[in-house]
Amino acid sequence: MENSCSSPPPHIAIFPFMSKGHTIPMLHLAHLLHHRRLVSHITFFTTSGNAPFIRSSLSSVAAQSTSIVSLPFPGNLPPDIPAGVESTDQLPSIDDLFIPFANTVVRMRSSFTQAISQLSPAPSLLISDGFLGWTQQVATELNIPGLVYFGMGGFAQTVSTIVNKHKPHAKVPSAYEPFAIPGFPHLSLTKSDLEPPFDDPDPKGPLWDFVVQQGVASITNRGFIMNSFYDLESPYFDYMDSRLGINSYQVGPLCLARLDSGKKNQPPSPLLQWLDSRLSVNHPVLYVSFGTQVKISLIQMKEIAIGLERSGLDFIWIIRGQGCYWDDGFEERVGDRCRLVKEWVDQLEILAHKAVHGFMTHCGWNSVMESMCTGVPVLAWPMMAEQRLNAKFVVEELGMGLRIHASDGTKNGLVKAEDIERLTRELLVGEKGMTVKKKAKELAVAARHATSEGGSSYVALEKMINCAKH
Ligand SMILES: O=c1ccn([C@@H]2O[C@H](COP(=O)(O)OP(=O)(O)O[C@H]3O[C@H](CO)[C@@H](O)[C@H](O)[C@H]3O)[C@@H](O)[C@H]2O)c(=O)[nH]1
Repeated sequence: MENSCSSPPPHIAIFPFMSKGHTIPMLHLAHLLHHRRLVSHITFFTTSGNAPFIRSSLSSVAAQSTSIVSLPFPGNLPPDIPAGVESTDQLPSIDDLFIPFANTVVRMRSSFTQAISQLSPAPSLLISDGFLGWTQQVATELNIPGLVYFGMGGFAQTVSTIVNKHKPHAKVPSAYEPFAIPGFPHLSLTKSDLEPPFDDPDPKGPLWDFVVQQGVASITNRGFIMNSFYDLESPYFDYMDSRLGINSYQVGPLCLARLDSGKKNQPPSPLLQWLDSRLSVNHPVLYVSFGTQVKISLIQMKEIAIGLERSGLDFIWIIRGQGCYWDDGFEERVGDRCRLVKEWVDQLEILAHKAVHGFMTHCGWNSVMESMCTGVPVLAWPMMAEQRLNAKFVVEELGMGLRIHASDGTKNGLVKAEDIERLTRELLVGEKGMTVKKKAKELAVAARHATSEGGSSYVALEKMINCAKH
């Protein structure tokens, strides 16, 4: 594929936030830009602790014309952030330590300013994460155009902005009473669909302050990059553009760049071999994973174990970084019916395997995109951040999944084994499962269409890069 613009492709800089869920889509974007020859060179900014992950994730094509600038992670860490922790997935507690971590990252401003000023040739564009709004201020000072990457989808981004702006939740007294969303009469939310402090009509505190500071800093840029495609969330992108004044480039799903490149000439991993064995006996497999940040309580882990065992179905369960608490005989009883995995896995590769028929997920936006692109329906079990909005979108608007709720109907209550067993069976071998699977497959086709030559995301990517030239 050729760069269709008359001027030579630019050198661009990318600075992802130090979190796997924010870095991975930026790596996919880098791959895509190289593959389409829309850039001549990419400089990634990161910290020394994150550089190896970025280096090892770049495909051979992208690696040839990519440099990595490793900035030192600031010293004098706040108490409770262990030395050497430079990524949110390594934090002992995301709830307690996200803000101290993110505010520590802000202290990289002078080393970043110095490093980007010294790049030769100077980049014609900086793409950085919405949590690094201060980098956009640096870009403005240096006359470098900037674009901000927000990891959220259009639905979550638009709906949460409307809620913050119009405060429709101020009128409802309880957490479970519905309120309407201005501009979207078919939609209603409850405060329990939002996380603190965003569920409070008068939000305050360190997280709110951080979001406002970085949001304001991000406004100095030329627009947002969205990991989504126009047709998937068109009413929300239209609203963003016409009513919120936010210019956005919908260039995703970015994971398709990685899915298409695949892993060449590598022997299948033991996990893929096991999936092959499940496929050969026609056993549908549920993939269970809750992203990179969520920590599940021991008591909840036990309920999941019982539910999955009783479902009688096959499953892969990622338990990395989790305490495990289940009956002594659990692992023996489930035996070859499952794989309990304590390491980092290639999630996309697993989802793309034909034996995988469902994904029990926390609805991190990357997991949603990856499930959609591989045509795998979800069991939506949101836990933090904007995940409840993603779950609502995926289940109620897209119809590509079933929702898991706490068994007592509360926001953060326990999901009992019987519900896990029932929903696992419903998704993998039930009638509702057939319906949502069909929808997931249709969406996979639509996503592929958007990213193919002439599709909306294909065109938007070129426009996005052109914005660096004007
Ligand atoms: O063993 C693993 C675990 C994860 N992944 C990948 O890691 C990413 C995880 O991203 P996501 O599913 O979005 O989960 P989180 O990392 O938990 O996501 C954070 O960032 C997202 C994007 O902003 C938000 O939507 C979420 O709410 C927030 O928790 C995905 O690409 C996965 O494929 C792997 O490849 N292997």
